[in-house]
Amino acid sequence: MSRIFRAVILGPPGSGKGTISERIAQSFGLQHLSSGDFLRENIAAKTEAGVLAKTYIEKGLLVPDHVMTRLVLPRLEEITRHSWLLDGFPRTLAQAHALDIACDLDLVISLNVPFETLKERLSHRWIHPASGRVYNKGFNPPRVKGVDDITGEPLIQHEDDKPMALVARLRHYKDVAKPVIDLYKSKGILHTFSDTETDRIWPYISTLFSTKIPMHQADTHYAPSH
Ligand SMILES: Nc1nc2c(ncn2[C@@H]2O[C@H](COP(=O)(O)OP(=O)(O)O)[C@@H](O)[C@H]2O)c(=O)[nH]1
Ligand SMILES: Nc1ccn([C@@H]2O[C@H](COP(=O)(O)OP(=O)(O)O)[C@@H](O)[C@H]2O)c(=O)n1
Repeated sequence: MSRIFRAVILGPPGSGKGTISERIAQSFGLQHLSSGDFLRENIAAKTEAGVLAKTYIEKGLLVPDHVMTRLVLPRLEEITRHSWLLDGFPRTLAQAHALDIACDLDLVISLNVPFETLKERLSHRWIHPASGRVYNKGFNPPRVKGVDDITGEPLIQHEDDKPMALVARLRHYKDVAKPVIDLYKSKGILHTFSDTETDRIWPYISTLFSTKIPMHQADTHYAPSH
């Protein structure tokens, strides 16, 4: 069996982590693990962590480290045979230290997207809650306005993508992320990508992963349809 490859994707809300993670997962056969999805599953199931987390997310705040760590680390430990890409965790230095104790990362990618672009994108982000499929008015609109392409079910907007929560969320992100980025830089595993468009960042990320993951592990290559 080939060695497990472990990667993390960092970037502010709306920077395209979910979009790029899906492309990486499809192209290179990594499992996409989203801490935001773990949170939403827990909120929907009304677990203790979910009920607590909801009160923070609604205010545009980060969920406390001990709650996030307890939610995410056991999920990682379950995956012993599959390479993965973690999206949305770690957000804070304390989460990064906890992850460091749990496993060795091979690669960290960081997305650097201007503030105005983030605001614009998030206010137009619509989600199919059951699958996590993400749409955007201009970038990847659903075929029929307001409904999921596959199931025909209605799309919703995250509470935390609505304007009030949005600005607080983006402001807070920067302060908390800096030490996390610095940590991975000092370990020599950080690669940063800056642009306003996912389609312009993607070729560089694809090339980077191609050099790190042996070809026989990679699946078919993702080709954007637009
Ligand atoms: N206009 C535009 N929208 C994008 C681009 N990349 C991603 N998006 C959209 O921006 C929103 C945020 O992207 P997402 O991948 O959810 O970001 P995350 O919060 O970092 O996981 C979604 O609605 C995406 O469809 C892009 O290059 N241009
Ligand atoms: N490590 C994490 C991940 C998510 N969260 C919370 O969960 C929300 C949704 O996370 P997400 O990763 O799906 O979305 P974005 O913030 O990337 O758009 C965040 O805005 C935070 O409030 C957190 O507090 N700590």
